[in-house]
Amino acid sequence: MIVECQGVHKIYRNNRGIQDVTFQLEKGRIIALAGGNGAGKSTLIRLLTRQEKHQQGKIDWHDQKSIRFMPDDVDFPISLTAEEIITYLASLKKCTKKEQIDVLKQVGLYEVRKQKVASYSKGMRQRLNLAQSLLGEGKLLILDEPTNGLDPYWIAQLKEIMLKERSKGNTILFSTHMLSFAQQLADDVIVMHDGQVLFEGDMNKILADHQCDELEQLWLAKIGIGF
Ligand SMILES: Nc1ncnc2c1ncn2[C@@H]1O[C@H](COP(=O)(O)OP(=O)(O)OP(=O)(O)O)[C@@H](O)[C@H]1O
Repeated sequence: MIVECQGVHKIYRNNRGIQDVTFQLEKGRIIALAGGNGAGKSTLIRLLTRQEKHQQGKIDWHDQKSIRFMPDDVDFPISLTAEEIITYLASLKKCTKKEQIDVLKQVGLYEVRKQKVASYSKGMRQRLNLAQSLLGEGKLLILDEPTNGLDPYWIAQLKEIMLKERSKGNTILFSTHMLSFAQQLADDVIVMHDGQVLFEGDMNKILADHQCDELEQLWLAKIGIGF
């Protein structure tokens, strides 16, 4: 196990946030943090990446404390090129030139690495964001809404990248509101709704236990708009 969250609360001044969140992240798995808008996914990710502190409950790190992270939105300096940004971030993470080239190739930006970010489309900026998260040694990779702005080809490539990370023994936690994407890819799932965990655990077991073929159907049924 990598991390265990028990009864975690983070409530903002407007009384929104997350409450009583309990789950474990197991090593070497792909875990989808799924749910609709405002479910609490980004709040939970901010706690796991230590951008914010929880008010109650426990977050116990058992294994790897070093995290690689793809935020849901990054404002890269638009006057710099992808190569300059990756070179700078790689120097902070002590990565080799080969690793820098490799991440740019993985996200399809190697050929355009000398172009300024100002000339990049939304999807290209998102791929640069993905590239920076792939740099470094962290065994836990956290991706906040990684499919945002990606076309179907790059969503398929993103899947391959996550599977490759898992094959290296790494653990991947990604947030999404695309439940079919979560179902296709994840070994485990944490489904949140209205700031709480609706259900969580092994994807196949959850579907089998509920005699359900589709995670989306199960989610709709659980939040009370099922058929
Ligand atoms: N900084 C904040 N101040 C006040 N309320 C917040 C803050 N951040 C999140 N919230 C509230 O906490 C709840 C969970 O929001 P969060 O952004 O974590 O959801 P999400 O699942 O990531 O949603 P989305 O898919 O729409 O991005 C929402 O009700 C939101 O309004």
